[in-house]
Amino acid sequence: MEPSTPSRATVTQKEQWMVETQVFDIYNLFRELPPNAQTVMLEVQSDKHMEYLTKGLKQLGPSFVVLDANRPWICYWILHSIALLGESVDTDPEENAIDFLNRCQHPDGGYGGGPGQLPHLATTYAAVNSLITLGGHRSLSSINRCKIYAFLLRMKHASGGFRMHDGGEMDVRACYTAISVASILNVLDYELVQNVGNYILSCQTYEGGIAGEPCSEAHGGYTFCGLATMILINEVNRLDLPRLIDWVVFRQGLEGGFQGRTNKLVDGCYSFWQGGVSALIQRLHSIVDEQLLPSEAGEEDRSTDSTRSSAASDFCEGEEGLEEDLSRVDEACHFRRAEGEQNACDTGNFFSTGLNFIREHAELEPLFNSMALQQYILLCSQVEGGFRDKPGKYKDYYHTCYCLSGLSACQYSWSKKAGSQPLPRAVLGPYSNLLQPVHPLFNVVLDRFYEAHEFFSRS
Ligand SMILES: CC(C)=CCC/C(C)=C/CC/C(C)=C/COP(=O)(O)OP(=O)(O)O
Ligand SMILES: [Zn+2]
Repeated sequence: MEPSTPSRATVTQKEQWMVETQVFDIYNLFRELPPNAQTVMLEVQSDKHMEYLTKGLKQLGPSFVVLDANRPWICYWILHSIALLGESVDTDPEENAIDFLNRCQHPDGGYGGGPGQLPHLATTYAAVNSLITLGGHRSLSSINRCKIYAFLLRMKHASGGFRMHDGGEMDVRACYTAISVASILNVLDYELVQNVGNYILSCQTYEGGIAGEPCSEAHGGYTFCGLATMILINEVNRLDLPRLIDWVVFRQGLEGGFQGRTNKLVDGCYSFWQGGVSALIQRLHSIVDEQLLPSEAGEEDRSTDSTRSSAASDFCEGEEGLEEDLSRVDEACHFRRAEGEQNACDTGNFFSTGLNFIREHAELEPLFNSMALQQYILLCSQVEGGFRDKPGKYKDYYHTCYCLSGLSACQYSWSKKAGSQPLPRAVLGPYSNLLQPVHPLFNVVLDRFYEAHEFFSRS
């Protein structure tokens, strides 16, 4: 496709033109190189990435005094990137990270963006995933699950959704971070789950993707969050999966990368948000098949599904009249139990959902062109030590984490059994590019998920 000339273009088209030409310039340059130089360009530069990541980790040491509100995120992006590269963290930075995150843990539950800050669902998710990624007894036992449960209940809204923080916004991200944390820590119960499905359902748009809030635009980040949440609460069959698939397959651009929403530019971080959606759907074959080949009665049920339409209209009318039920904010801790005893509160089958899901074979093929996405990540997002959104942008830890997570999703996208060694032809570039596999519901490295699952099943 010929990009339009900037002189005739609007400002947005100009931006698109510049980006496209830079990406296609990179590809043209690449094609002209001799094969050995091409191989070098396609290498994951692990040593350089490790230099960049370990430098970032040092900032978390005792002298780290920057006053920003996303330090658990920085921990997660760095630690998860290191884990994806199959590397480990030295003892000192590991101890520092555990101590630092412990200082972010609020006395009333949850983690804030820094020591002494109010707890927030996003930083709670980042802190919990960081500690799970570090693994080991000291790290996992530093998480106060009873207090986290109390915090999650306080954030729960009567309508079913969650607020990001006390008095904060309610959206699909809040549902995912709350449910993901509760599930992996084995504190997910029916009280937390109640009506979450209705809320997520009300956010699936006419395009098929999921928006951040009812009546908004479908977006890759929220589609991942909404889909993963529906799986974790065992209600994914309520989403219109064929329509969701239809939406996500058209989000991969000519550049090879994914865009987050219709008519927007591709960006390396969506390699995971959209690539992760594909990884999830590949394990939902039986539900997708059921929805694609419905019985006549089933077809009718789905098109006039009263739970879908009433949920959507309830939420679109706004939050008015949805009273907060503060009586549910019960601080009683019922998750610590002696070995062999049942939980006082019935957590149902929710804890096994994450494990059962990953044991299920991925019977569907990837919903995207894995080679094209790997090409975008390696040639256009990878820079010396780190990854970026697109050519012309600077690298950062967020894009490093999600480009690597997306690359891992690509490499294992043809593996039916979770974590089984992919064939060389599934991995673009040298086979030494192969990263660690992740659990796509939580985005933690698979081994660490198993360790955490075992740890929280008995503690
Ligand atoms: C676990 C967790 C907290 C998940 C967050 C998921 C996520 C990435 C949501 C996306 C948020 C959003 C609306 C970005 C649009 O930004 P933009 O307008 O700058 O980008 P765009 O042009 O690519 O849409
Ligand atoms: Zn991005």
